[in-house]
Amino acid sequence: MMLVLDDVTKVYKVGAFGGKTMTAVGGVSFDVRPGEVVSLIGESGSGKSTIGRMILGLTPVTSGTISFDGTPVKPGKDYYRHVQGVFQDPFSSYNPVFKADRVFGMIKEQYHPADKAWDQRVEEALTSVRLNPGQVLNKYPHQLSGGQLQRLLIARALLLDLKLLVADEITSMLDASTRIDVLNLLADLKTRGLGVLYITHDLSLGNYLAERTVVLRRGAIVETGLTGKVFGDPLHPYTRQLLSAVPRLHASWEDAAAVDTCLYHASGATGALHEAEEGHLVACARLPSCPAA
Ligand SMILES: Nc1ncnc2c1ncn2[C@@H]1O[C@H](COP(=O)(O)OP(=O)(O)OP(=O)(O)O)[C@@H](O)[C@H]1O
Repeated sequence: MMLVLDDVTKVYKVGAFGGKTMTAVGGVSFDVRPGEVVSLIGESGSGKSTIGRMILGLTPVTSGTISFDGTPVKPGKDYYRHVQGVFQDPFSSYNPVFKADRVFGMIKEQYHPADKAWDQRVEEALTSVRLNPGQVLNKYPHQLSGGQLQRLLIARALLLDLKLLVADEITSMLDASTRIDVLNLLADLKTRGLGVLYITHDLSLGNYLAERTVVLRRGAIVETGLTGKVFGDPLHPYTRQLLSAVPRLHASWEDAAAVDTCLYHASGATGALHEAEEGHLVACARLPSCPAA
């Protein structure tokens, strides 16, 4: 296992004086292995970005542990050499006053100060993400397209010794053809052994890259397993709702969840997630108020 989340909870203090709390993520456990894409899917507000930010060390966990290669995450130079994030809005990841070449120069200073072949390595990284070095290096972020910036970020990640990429809604602001390009690029990286956590709010193309899928609702996992099983035979009403191709304009989540019997607790299952079949876990659709639980 490369990345392991074990019973991770994040509670935010909210309200004018921080007197109230809000559990954004509650008791989440999953892992990402090298060369594997895991897709984290859930509607807006379900806690996906909070999980991404905790993995990247941008916000602390309230309880539980996140470990990388066997040790608890400690944000810092050594960690970011291996773990990087690419976000929805690539413009926010750049300092707008730096040209692209300066971004690469900073990596050199921090991680490879004595590398004589640095310029060549930058060129190789850019070419591998299908960017033309001559066209992008002398530009400011606002002179590049969203797709070019995301690829530039991935190239930047390649110059580090990257093992895990947290990709948060990366394709949502791209047009269809650029989206396919970025996804193909992720598929390439995956064959090189890179693990990817692919965060998305919808059933987007990226899900098909993923070996495994984690479905998040209100900060908790409702279903998880091999992507083919979760998408091919969704068991939880929420997953079915996310996957339903027909927009349900008048149906709310509550309607979709209105099931009479709990198959799992009735059969003696305990705990939040029940193994419905090998490699396919699902939560009781009536939690937290299942009378059989
Ligand atoms: N810094 C914060 N302080 C207080 N509450 C927060 C903070 N960040 C997020 N939240 C709350 O935590 C919950 C989960 O937010 P999060 O951004 O992780 O969801 P998400 O699934 O990524 O949604 P989206 O797809 O809209 O980004 C939301 O209810 C949000 O309002």
